Amino acid sequence: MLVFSGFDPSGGAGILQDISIMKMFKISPKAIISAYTVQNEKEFKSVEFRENFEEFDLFDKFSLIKVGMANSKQIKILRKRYNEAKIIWNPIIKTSTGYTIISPNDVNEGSKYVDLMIMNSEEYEITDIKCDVIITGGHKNTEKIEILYKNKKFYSQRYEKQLHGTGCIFSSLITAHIYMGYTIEESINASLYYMDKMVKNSEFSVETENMVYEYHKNYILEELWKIKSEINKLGKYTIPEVGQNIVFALPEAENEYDVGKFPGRIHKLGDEINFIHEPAFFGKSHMARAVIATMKYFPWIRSAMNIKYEKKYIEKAKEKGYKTFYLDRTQEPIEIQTKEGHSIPYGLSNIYDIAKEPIDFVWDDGFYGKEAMIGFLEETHRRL
Ligand SMILES: Cc1ncc(CO)c(N)n1
Repeated sequence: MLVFSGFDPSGGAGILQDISIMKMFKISPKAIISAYTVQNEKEFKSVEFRENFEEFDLFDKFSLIKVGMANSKQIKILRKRYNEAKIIWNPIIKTSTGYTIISPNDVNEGSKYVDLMIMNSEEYEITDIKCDVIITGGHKNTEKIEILYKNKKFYSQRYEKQLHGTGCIFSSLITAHIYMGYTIEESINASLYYMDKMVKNSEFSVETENMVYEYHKNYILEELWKIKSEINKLGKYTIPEVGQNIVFALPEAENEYDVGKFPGRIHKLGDEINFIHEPAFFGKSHMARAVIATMKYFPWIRSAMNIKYEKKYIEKAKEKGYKTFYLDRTQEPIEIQTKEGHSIPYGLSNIYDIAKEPIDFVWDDGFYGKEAMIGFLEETHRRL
């Protein structure tokens, strides 16, 4: 795939956003800048279209090209150079800040050389386009946004905000889905779903990172589901009396609700293993707090689990070359001991202050009715 679009230095629109969308779907596009702009979310100062593309020597052919801010002259050049490619064009007549980029006539001219266009309804109405087109926007002030493709209507939630970059992102989503083999109708439905997720939580410009966050969350839950089946295979032997947890934090996690876990912990029930709840981000967890405390020192160490205390496990861990550390809980100040949930972050912080490097394996002997415990801290999970 080739992304052929304008450079917006503020990053809210144009090629920077197009590429982030493609990466979300594990597509690695080639990219050629069609125009340089000087703009931010509030104002648009200038645009300079490129005319010579030495990059054409680098890439033989493309099956699909996504075009953003471009004029008909460039489209013509692109068509001539990549005649077998499917070209999807999201032309910009005026920016959201009111700056004129190209004329409606230029859009008409360029449309002769593309396979599919994506346009908002106001711009579509002042043009005369013959090729397939997805029209977004629909009538103003309706509760839902209407999207039209070949007499088929699609709807999406309207949010009362003026966001920079919505056109680029929607057309990149459509292109990504077509690239992955979906029909145009399926691509519209999928793109509206992702748009809604991103727009809902955005201010000023579309925050594509909101979707990255979604992906992280799904990834973490999937990993925990995989671990669930591993724990089932492993049996009850490593599960402590008070229960076990295995947690995996989001990058930049700040509190235990940013940490994926097994709410209610994992328990022994006779010979069975009882998962109180499927992996989720709610609920409190000592292991989640252990990870949060660790991430303050080593932000890439995002996973932890506790296992039953057995001397042989400690021996084995040392044998295998894990970095181990004994946590002497008798040294805890009384206010830490008596305050629920404080001893783990306290103990770990102390360890990191001393060790000055990550540790894999921490254990304590238990005291005052607390079960002895072993904790693992990992970049990702490691097999027992
Ligand atoms: C580079 C670029 N492409 C597209 C748009 C339309 O939002 C913009 N403002 N800037």
